[in-house]
Amino acid sequence: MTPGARVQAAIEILDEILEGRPAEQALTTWARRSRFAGSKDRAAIRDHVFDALRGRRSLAALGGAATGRGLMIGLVRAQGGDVDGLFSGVGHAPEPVTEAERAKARDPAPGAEAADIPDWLWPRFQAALGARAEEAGRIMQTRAPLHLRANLLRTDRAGAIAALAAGGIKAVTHPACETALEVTEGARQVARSQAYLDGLVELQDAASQAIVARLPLQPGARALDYCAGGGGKTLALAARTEGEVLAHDAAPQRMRDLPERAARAGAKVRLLATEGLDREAPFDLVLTDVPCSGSGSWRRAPDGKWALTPERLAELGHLQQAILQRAAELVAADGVLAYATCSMLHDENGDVVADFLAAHPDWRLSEEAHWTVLDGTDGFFLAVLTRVGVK
Ligand SMILES: C[S@@+](CC[C@H](N)C(=O)[O-])C[C@H]1O[C@@H](n2cnc3c(N)ncnc32)[C@H](O)[C@@H]1O
Repeated sequence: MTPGARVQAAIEILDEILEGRPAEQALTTWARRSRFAGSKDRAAIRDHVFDALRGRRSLAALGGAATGRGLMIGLVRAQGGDVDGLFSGVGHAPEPVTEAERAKARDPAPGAEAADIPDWLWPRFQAALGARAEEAGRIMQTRAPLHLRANLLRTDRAGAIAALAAGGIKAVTHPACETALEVTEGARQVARSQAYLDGLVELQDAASQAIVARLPLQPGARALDYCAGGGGKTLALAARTEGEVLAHDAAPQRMRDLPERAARAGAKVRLLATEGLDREAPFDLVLTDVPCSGSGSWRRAPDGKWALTPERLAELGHLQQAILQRAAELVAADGVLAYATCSMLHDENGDVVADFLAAHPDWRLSEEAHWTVLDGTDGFFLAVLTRVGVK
């Protein structure tokens, strides 16, 4: 496909997404009906679509319309590309930009529009990121870095870097924690590399790793990952305890790949159904990596930024509170309850913890940490809670 034809394909996919179709679904459907597209075409089109979605608001201003075509005109302009060369109308390229379209194009207004944050969310975003809110918003217009966790059950960080290098992948250490690596070359090869297939590295954001690294864990501790999902943190926990970790999720199908991932990583993980929780309790540590807005990882899943509403945020707050309360019942008297989100918003972080502590005077906050996109990671939050009187 020509570069112009790729832009036209991205326009069509974006129009479907703007009508409400999930991004992944729109991309897959397009790929199925476009067998002529090779893997490089599909990758380039995917990049266009995600770049446009991250900057949906500012690019609509720059491109003169909140349509697939407007976003792509805006994107090419923002990236300093040749708009008239790509919008040539030749072959499968989009039609040339009209005078009317040119007249509507303008620079995004400073603040929420330039930062690509919905207006209702902007005060909350500012409350969380302070004077650097616009800078953080602009970082979120760009692609997220690819981070790996060196699996200490199989190797160390230097060993992981060397094994990746043998497969043509360049990675450097990331300061977030002792296991974190950032891939600087060959990102698309990682999932096929021997280092990955042998379980030496896992795909995991550096701050997500740092959360697990910060947990107070004694060797041999009995740990439960209460919201295990795909098991990214379960595996990191197992690498730290070097013992068995129990994994639970209200939607157990989300953990379906976990046994295979654990085998590859050499980690001892046992899946636990909801009915078995009380039988297995108490635990020395219960981690609740709760469902949230995902505001810390909107670079990877940008539709979430535009789909979030005040009502959904409030609903999430209730769910987060309910999970924390239930998980607290499973913690041993001298154990630890850890609350984590991949959000940067106070509503889902400090506010939830404060409400929990107000309703549970027997618990106290023993440690709190947060990471934002300004740290070169996804945004994450961690609160470590212990019972009053426990060191
Ligand atoms: C943020 S994701 C977990 C990501 C995972 N810990 C990781 O690192 O890959 C949140 C998970 O919580 C689960 N969940 C939702 N409601 C829950 C509940 N009431 N109890 C336990 N898990 C729940 C969801 O199914 C989802 O898999």
